[in-house]
Amino acid sequence: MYSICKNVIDKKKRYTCPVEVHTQVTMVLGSYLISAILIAIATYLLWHISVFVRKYRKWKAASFKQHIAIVGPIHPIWGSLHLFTDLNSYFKLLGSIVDNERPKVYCAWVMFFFPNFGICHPDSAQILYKSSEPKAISTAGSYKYIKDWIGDGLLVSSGKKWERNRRLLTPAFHFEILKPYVKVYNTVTDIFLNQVKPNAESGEAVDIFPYVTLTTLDTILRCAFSYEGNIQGQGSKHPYVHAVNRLSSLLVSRLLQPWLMHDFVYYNLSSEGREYKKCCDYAHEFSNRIIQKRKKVLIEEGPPTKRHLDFLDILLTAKDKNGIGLSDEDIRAEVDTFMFEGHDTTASAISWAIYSLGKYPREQDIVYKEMSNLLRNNKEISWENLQDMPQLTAFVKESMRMFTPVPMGARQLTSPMTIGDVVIPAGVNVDVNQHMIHHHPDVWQEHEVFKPERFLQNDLTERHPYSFVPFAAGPRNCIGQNFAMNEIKVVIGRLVHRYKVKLVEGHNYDINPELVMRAKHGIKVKLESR
Ligand code: HEM
Repeated sequence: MYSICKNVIDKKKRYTCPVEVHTQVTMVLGSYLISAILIAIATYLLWHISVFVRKYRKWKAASFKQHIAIVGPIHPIWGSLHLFTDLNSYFKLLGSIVDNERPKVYCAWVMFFFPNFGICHPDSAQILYKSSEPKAISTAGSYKYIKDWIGDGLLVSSGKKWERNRRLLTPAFHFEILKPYVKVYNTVTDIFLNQVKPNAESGEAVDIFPYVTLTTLDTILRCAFSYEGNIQGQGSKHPYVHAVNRLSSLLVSRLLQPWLMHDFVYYNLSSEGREYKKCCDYAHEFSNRIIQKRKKVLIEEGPPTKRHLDFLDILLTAKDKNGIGLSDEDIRAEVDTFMFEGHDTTASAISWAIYSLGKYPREQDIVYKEMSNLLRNNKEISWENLQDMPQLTAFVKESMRMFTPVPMGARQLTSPMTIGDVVIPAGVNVDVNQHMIHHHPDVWQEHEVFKPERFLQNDLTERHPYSFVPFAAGPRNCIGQNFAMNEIKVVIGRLVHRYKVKLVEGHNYDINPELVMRAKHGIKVKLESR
């Protein structure tokens, strides 16, 4: 600094005014600063380009030389991005490749800078699901983006932390804990059925997804926190409902806008990013407030005697073999994970099951007959009833096969993985395409035909154990799957018992993968009282 100033002053004539000297120094310093910034940007870009080139070479060697199905033709710069405009068209394109080439592994270059592989057959799914490869959180995609909301909870954590927390959380899904929740599902379903009653009376079509989303959010808030705010009545006027709904939509929106990939751009230069941050802060504050309040009650009064144990009770009291429990931050991350994983996925499964009731009236009649025999004059579904409804269970499973609620997951390989005669290099993302596994023509005959009987007892023995994976499989499978199936069965069973579901003209979608992503754009049905 001293030498810069001295140089400037030396170069000046003796009588230079001090203000002028100051201006000159500032200019020289400014130009140094600009050069430093430009060098930093150039280094950053070069580093990214070199990472990209390395990945691209690996991907190219692994894919082209091994003759696997390629989502192509591949452009040298855009990869396969130019072939589809959104997730719907991506799924459509992939569907036609799987139908024609019947691959077990495919590869695509979905996003700029992110070449990846995908798995679409139970044989290859089995290898990846059984491995302990971590979720793909270091690159673009939903896991990375969602971390700011749900923290390092079960869904995204890995290694020792995931192992320990999974062990501590497993008792929260024991059937003794799940049993009293059936009462909660019935209470929440009562409210849902009353919410749609005016439409049933007037004959007006109802867009089912927003109602169902509130129903599943209400359920998870009651089961996780014993929180009984007027969720379904208030809808988005409830600030937490508003925050969670916005977070879910903003996440999907970011996935479809690769230029918002970088956190700096997203949080500083985009209004969506700023809104995401605001909603995250609110959701965290909401969870923290409830956690701190409950902690105090548990210390002062001990475990609850007048109500069922909820997830929060279990999280707060869980201890590992050294007597160490979860930290406050861990508890918040797990609670937020349940909020996210536990409501949107279930809402999608229920909405598509309702659509399926309308679309397949013959199958709806079979389910209705089973429910009338089972319930007779009872309004509510009991824990015992849940084990005694094969037709409804098969119907729900077939609906989840057809319209897979979580269509894809992704892992990032830490070491090369051999799948059949294909070797996938380390460092690459691998999608597990649950939707394509459910529509692979070598696995599911007439995969586009809705046949719940596929899931009835005598058909099960011949099926590959990894062919039906709506809840994933292996050590990272869905911890909440029994919770979800019970909730879905109560809502669908009671809905069909009370109303006949009919499709609305113009909402009879063709059966194709596009449907999977359509849930949020409206699933309209008509309800007729029985
Ligand atoms: C129909 C409803 C549901 C579906 C289709 C579903 C599906 C899935 C899938 C596919 C995964 C694996 C994700 C991946 O590989 O990245 C998963 C994981 C998970 N799910 Fe679910 N889920 C549902 C409901 C629930 C519910 C109700 C809860 C909680 C109350 C829940 C909690 C979780 C958690 C915590 C994980 C991470 C597990 C781990 O990695 O150890 N899910 N779910």
